[in-house]
Amino acid sequence: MTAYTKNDVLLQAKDISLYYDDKCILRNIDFTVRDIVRPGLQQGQVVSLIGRSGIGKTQLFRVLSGLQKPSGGTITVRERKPVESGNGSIEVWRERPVRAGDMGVIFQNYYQFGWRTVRQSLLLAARKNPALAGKEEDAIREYAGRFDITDVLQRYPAQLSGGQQQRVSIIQQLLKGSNFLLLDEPFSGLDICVLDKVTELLLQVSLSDELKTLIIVSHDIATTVEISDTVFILGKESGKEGSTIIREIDLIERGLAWRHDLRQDKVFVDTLAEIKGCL
Ligand SMILES: Nc1ncnc2c1ncn2[C@@H]1O[C@H](COP(=O)(O)OP(=O)(O)OP(=O)(O)O)[C@@H](O)[C@H]1O
Repeated sequence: MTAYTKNDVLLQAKDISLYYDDKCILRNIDFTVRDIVRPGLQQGQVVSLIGRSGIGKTQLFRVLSGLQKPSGGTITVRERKPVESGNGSIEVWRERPVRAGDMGVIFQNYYQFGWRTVRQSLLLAARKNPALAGKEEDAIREYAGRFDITDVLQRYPAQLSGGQQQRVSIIQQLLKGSNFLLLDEPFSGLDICVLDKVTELLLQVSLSDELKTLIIVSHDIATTVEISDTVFILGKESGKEGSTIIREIDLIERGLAWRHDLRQDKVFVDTLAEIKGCL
């Protein structure tokens, strides 16, 4: 197995609860996402939230994205911040509560402004990122080339396929500079060729040495597990109201992370059966 260490906390959810009136939906949700250091590479994590229908995945997704205020608990992020020192600018780590806008949310129906071309939408996103000032066009060209959408930059969203729209949405969030990407059902409705392209893209993003964290909610357990390094299973504990994380599976320890050839691997197949058994 590849040598690695899990280092600093990038995101921490502590004791999250969510009630609607007196109905408990989420209870005591705790999890931590760290940066991972491997030989020659520092990267964020790819974690998946899996659970049966109605268990609360969307609600947890909404809480993480800042769309829904939790009834209790905290979510903190750690980020690298440049500060001026006597010898110029250095980077320090800073921990703070999550803010609206920290998370780049990529919804299932990849909503784009219909009256803007892809290029115009991407330019708007790039202009929100101070790190790209003056280099917006270069960054768009680079991402478009890397993710195979150069041909559609002058098109309008209605003229794109589902897979192209999805890649545009992901690039939009990357251009904005989001370090945390929350993806809701990123694999649904894609044919097998596009599905491969999208999983490859997400793998590339996670391995990009920019500490991007991906949090994926999906019903497609096999594809999600294929690109994740950690699975959190949301479920109910007997006699208790509300859903919580009933199981965390470390796919790195099982030798299942950062690989392309998993489908036939017995450990992968057994892990899928284990996850299904928990639902
Ligand atoms: N506004 C609301 N008021 C009260 N209960 C709600 C509200 N929104 C969702 N719920 C309840 O919260 C629970 C979790 O719903 P959620 O949509 O998060 O499930 P899910 O795991 O995403 O399901 P699916 O996989 O089917 O999309 C459900 O029991 C649902 O009925």
